[in-house]
Amino acid sequence: MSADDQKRRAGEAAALHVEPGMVVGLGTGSTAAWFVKALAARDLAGLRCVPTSEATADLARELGLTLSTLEDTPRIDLTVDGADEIGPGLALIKGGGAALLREKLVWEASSRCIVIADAAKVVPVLGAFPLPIEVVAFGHKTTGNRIADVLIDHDISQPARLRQAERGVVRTDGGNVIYDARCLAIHDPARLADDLKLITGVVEHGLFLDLADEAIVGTDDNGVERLLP
Ligand SMILES: O=C(CO)[C@H](O)[C@H](O)COP(=O)(O)O
Repeated sequence: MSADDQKRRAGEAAALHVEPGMVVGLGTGSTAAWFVKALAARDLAGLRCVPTSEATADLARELGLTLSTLEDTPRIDLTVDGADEIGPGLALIKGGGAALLREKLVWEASSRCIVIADAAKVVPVLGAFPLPIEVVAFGHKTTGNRIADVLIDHDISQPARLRQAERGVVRTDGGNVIYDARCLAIHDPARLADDLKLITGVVEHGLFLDLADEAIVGTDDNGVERLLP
């Protein structure tokens, strides 16, 4: 079974947790897109959805879902979103799709969060996937140097790299840039999260700790596995 099939199954299983009248946070990425499609197909009455990116907003709108914002619906019943890595205790790395800031704002406003993924995302230690760090564009190289100092303090020798795409430096929906830190293994995610947040110019990082209530992971045998923290 392909990773995309596993993502689809996870997204479809998560959509069954949504009830009519709920306010639902919509994640970003290919797995979250499967959830959005499955949710739209359920055609639930009174549903309002808060998207975590312009890309997800476009998809949800196309599929006829009713959109809202954190300003209009500050209490979200359930958020469903993908992840780049799922570690012990459902500690996550997110932000591969550059939406980490809006994602974290929506997750933190949610009563319940379900992370959905293909099986390869479940890892024994976080860090093989480069950790995204969102940085204010103004003076970002200086901020990048400060990030490198913090990484060294965490035994991570490679400086974080400014994310580039074919068309140049990647900008987030909020106009910021992303530095990706090749950590290889993050031994103390909570301390790293705290240290990164202390750097002026760092807007957010992709460590999502103590936020996921449940993971739904697509498995090879056509099913899904439920993981708890
Ligand atoms: O954090 C994210 C976007 O910022 C995504 O959820 C993460 O990158 C996983 O993406 P995909 O479902 O495409 O594998």
